[in-house]
Amino acid sequence: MIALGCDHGGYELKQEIIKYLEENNIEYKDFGCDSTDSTDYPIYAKRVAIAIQNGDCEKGILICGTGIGISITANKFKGIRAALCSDCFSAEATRLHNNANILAMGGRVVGPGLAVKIVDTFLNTPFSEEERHIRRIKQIEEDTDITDAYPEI
Ligand SMILES: O=C[C@H](O)[C@H](O)[C@H](O)COP(=O)(O)O
Repeated sequence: MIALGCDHGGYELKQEIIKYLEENNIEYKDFGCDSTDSTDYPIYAKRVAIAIQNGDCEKGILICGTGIGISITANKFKGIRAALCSDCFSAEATRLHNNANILAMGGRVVGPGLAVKIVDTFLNTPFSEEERHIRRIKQIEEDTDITDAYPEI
């Protein structure tokens, strides 16, 4: 199950992504928004992040004007690895290396044709399961104050 969320800047692109998901019989839950009326992207980032955290959805797609605000918000949630992508190479790499569970895109940045290819790449690329990547992802998840480590770096 794919969780979808957007603000007004991502609404039109989200409709294109929905078309792709439906054509490919991929199940999704749409957490809003529902129009191009101005709204606040953190609302939808939070809904999608929580749906992934609680296991309702396996992955998510978040779209705002740039993809930046919505990915910044999602990445505040434990266990969420949201990757802002504007190209297929990054979408593939972030699945292979980071096991990203949310794809973020900018509705004012990428056109619908490219966006659908990015989504297709993201959804169809498995995590590599390589030890070095698992190790690094664990380091992201550790509940440590990384500012303490800066003097040693
Ligand atoms: O990172 C934030 C997003 O790109 C928003 O979609 C954007 O800031 C919305 O801008 P506005 O309210 O001017 O449409």
